[in-house]
Amino acid sequence: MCGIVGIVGKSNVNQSLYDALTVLQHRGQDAAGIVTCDRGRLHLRKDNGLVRDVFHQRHMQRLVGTMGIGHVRYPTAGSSSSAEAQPFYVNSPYGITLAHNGNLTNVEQLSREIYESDLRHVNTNSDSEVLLNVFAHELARGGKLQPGKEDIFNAVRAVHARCTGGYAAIAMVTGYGVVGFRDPHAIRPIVFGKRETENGTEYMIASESVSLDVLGFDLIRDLEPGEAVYITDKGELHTAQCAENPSYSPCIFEHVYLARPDSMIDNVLVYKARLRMGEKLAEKILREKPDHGIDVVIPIPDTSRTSAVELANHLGVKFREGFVKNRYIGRTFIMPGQAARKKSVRQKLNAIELEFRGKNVLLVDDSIVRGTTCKQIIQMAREAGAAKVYFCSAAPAVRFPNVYGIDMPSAHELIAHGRTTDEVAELIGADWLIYQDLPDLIDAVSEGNPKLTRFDCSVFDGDYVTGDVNEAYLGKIEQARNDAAMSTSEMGSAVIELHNN
Ligand SMILES: O=P(O)(O)OC[C@H]1O[C@H](OP(=O)(O)OP(=O)(O)O)[C@H](O)[C@@H]1O
Ligand SMILES: NC(=O)CC[C@H](N)C(=O)O
Ligand SMILES: [Mg+2]
Repeated sequence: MCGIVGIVGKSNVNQSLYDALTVLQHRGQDAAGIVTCDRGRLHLRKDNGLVRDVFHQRHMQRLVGTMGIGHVRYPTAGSSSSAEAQPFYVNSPYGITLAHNGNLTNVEQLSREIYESDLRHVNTNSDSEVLLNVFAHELARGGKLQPGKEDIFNAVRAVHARCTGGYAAIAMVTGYGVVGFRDPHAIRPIVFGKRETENGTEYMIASESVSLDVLGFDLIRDLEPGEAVYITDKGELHTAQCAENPSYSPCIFEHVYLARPDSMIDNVLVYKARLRMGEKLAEKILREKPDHGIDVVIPIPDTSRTSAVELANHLGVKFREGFVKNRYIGRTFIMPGQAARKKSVRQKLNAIELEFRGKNVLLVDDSIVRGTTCKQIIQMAREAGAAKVYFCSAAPAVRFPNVYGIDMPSAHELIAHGRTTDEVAELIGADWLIYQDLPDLIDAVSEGNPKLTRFDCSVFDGDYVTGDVNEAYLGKIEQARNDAAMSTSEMGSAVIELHNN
């Protein structure tokens, strides 16, 4: 779940792209990049690090141009080397740059085709570079000196025909415009909006609506599954359905954890979905343990706060902030490597003893994935003197790997994989553990938009909506991307493409 953004403006877009990426930082902390287009010339800056560390004033000054795209990365394919920071660039045709959120599931086959039939070279292990080359090859097949909107849409149609997996992408065709497209299942989110300026209308395409809000753009809508939006450098906006059989099944984990609560995704306010998750979890607790004896409900900052507040309201129990979060430490789950994740939990959260001493506490998290957070938190609650430590998760047990752009490639790293709830409770040291039921999670989100009847819930139920994910595939990515394998896979950081500012 990287963050992507594209702007076609009426004056330099560098600052707006920077600001939008800052707002999307929660979607990727590993690398950041911006490319702008100024009268047919591209200017690129990308590197590992947070947005504020990658772009210094001297870089910003060189990023001139009235259209551009940007990316914040959380690696889910290849390595976390700076060579795989985005946007990626290909020279032919026209000079195309691309920023991608998601993961392709047929990248091996595509890489072969690109080399053997399309006669193209890909220089990294990133699936996003493959996606760019497929798009570029298909656009080249149009053979036009000046591509029009139909040429762009036809290239997206061909991308959908060749690529499988989850992808929301924004590509810039040098000198012509910016195109955003969403995979035929709409797994990853992408929205677009506009803002009026004295020089005319400006358009933005982005992963989450929050980046439109903060920059004064009005949300127009989400892209539909398989749909593309193309904004020309003159500021004309066109949309087209580019998939043969589109079917809405967005990733439900966006609502659980990935997205910011103030974002609207597929017409659902994430904040309200999380409130409903809390409400439904409270009902389950009251059903299963009517005389629960809970003295206080305590969230595990940050993401679980919203559901924890509503859970406490419905239980009729006090809500207290028992853990203080160090605001200078990022999200731990999206850090690469288990050692960094483990160390960060303790640096990030500290307990206020007063809220624990002698009490039966209910700790609330949005999800339990590897169990890194909850194990340490429960121990901290005990050290702070809690009498009983109950733990609940606003999402069901995560038992299956993710293959669509969340870095959970290895089933064996998931604490609930092959374990019952009681076994997980024992392992994390909780006196009682309660998970949300999947139908309740689905209701919590779809109550915001009844048109959403299907979601990608694969991490909870092992049902992969693209239909091409089997045991053999899962075995392969587990081998290639488990924590131990990743720690030895770093590659060099040579960037063989655009001059990096
Ligand atoms: O079981 P685990 O493998 O530990 O993963 C789950 C935890 O990771 C996330 O928190 P994170 O610190 O990434 O971000 P947050 O501040 O947004 O809650 C999530 O909110 C859970 O707390
Ligand atoms: N989290 C993502 O969306 C990652 C995009 C792409 N697969 C990469 O690894 O760079
Ligand atoms: Mg958390």
